[in-house]
Amino acid sequence: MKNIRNFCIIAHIDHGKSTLADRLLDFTGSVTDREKQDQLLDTMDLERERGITIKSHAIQMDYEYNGEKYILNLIDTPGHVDFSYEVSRSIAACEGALLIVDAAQSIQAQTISNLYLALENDLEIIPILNKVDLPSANPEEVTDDIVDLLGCKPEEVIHASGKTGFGVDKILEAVIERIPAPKGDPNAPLQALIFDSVYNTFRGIETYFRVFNGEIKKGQKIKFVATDKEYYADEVGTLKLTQVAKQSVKTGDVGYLITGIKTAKEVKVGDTITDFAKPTTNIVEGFEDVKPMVFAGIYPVDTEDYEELRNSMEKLQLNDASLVFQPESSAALGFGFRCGFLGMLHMEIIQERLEREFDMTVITTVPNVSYHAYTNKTPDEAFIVNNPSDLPDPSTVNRVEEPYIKATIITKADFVGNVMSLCIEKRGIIINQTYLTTERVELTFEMPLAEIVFDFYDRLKTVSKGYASFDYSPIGMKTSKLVRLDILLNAQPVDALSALIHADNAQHIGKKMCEKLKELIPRQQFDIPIQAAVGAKIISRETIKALRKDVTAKCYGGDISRKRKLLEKQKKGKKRMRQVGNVEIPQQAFMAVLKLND
Ligand SMILES: Nc1nc2c(ncn2[C@@H]2O[C@H](COP(=O)(O)OP(=O)(O)OP(=O)(O)O)[C@@H](O)[C@H]2O)c(=O)[nH]1
Repeated sequence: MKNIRNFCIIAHIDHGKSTLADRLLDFTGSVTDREKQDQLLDTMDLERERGITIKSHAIQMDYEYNGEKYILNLIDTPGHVDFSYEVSRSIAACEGALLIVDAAQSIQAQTISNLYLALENDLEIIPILNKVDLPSANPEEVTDDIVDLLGCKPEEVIHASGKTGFGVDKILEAVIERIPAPKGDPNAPLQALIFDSVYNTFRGIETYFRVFNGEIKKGQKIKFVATDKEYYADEVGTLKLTQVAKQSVKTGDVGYLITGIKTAKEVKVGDTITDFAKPTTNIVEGFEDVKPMVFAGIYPVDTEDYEELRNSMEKLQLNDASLVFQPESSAALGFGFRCGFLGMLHMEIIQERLEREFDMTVITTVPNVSYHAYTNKTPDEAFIVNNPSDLPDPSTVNRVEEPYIKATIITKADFVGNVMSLCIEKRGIIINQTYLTTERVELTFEMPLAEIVFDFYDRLKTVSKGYASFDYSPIGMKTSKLVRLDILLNAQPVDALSALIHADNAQHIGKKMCEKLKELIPRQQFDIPIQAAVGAKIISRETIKALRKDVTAKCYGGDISRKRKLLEKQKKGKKRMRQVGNVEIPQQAFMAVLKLND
């Protein structure tokens, strides 16, 4: 046990965690040349393509240092705010953390929020100045920033490059020298913490855990404390690039467990595994509950695919417990699901995975947050509104509350003005402004979460020319003047296009929505009026003029196969359309409200 080190890597997004992890694996000889590829731990195709880490990964490395053999368990974590819950899980399974800071970009919003998480869990922090090979690197200044943030000595900051491999030996030395060995009693009853689970089609759920006390043996009868379920440990082992089955996994170590569990719901991340006959009295603490922040409807394009969509979502949920969904129906779209996501990126990922891994074509409706509505009849009882169309009749509503967040933005001094105007436009209230250095400013705002959902990231990037980083945490509900904006196509309300917005913005957004929809909905054989309404009041109107597009008109040659090809092509184009009444609506139209400024 004294030669085990458990550590994670934390950083702001794109500061080079996954690349550095690859170098550590190379250097310790944990991968053969044949297995080598970039971002080795990002196993999902989607992760590789987007260059982001979505799920946590764990891997064990063997390393010899000063003549002694060490086992190093590395847990790679995602950097995007949507996935901060993954970070918190992994952190609780470690004794130390490598805090990576990009030598060109310095400390960013998530560097700080992840650092706080690590400090709360008493982790030993090893600061790493990464990407020193970059021509734009600014090692002296960024080292000063790190020293200021951590209160450490400049010589404790390790200079490294994930690209060239520079400094990797120093990092491994620091992991062994500075991070404490795990503590725990090998003879105590089993106490292990679940920090992740993965669904495998052939083997069911694989549970990843860290043993704090005792050991977990193959064949042992075990119990999951929170879910109060018993299992036999059919297979246990450690996590090299592939799984290595063992007779037991001992105190301090990280490993996997296969018990033939088929549904993800039985495995709760943060739960404690213990021995059935001799249960532990300690429960591992320190976990956040995963709460969805953004909701949207997901509907099959073809109504017949509803059951298949349900199956696909259930399977997705097996390896992404943070996805929640329940059936809902929409007058416009038929049967589908109201889904809860961690954030906008998570939503995009789910949609993409449904399409890639399950070959589903889906329509996603405008995302919204979760509101609390209070009616005059029951002014003390909150009615949860996860879908704008569930908002009770305005005349009976006493008040509506919406979730607020504390937003932290770090930007350059030059862009403070721009960032402020954006945040104020988004109903933000400035709480604090601190100069981290003469160049870099930290701004803190209180803002409605709903405003972040609507095109905030893109706008922030534009107004700061990319020099702003952003992080947020929920601070509770506040009363707001909210109204439901309805859209009528051909005089028929389309519930899937409704959105809850602030009353002061209704006129403006209603007008823009109509204009945007006019652009997005293809002309059809008849005029289509588009109207925006609040309650019974129409606040804006546009008309899509009739047109008949005869795609075969060009095929004067009369070659039937050519004609068929064109019709096929047209059919494909229609795939993502949805017939509502007699109007065909393309997918983009359902997200129109998000793109009003494009
Ligand atoms: N020049 C240089 N580029 C680097 C270095 N390390 C990483 N990069 C590049 O920086 C980008 C981000 O690297 P990743 O390792 O994917 O970053 P990450 O922090 O794992 O990102 P997330 O997993 O999304 O949080 C990639 O384009 C890398 O090629 C480095 O040391 N030097």
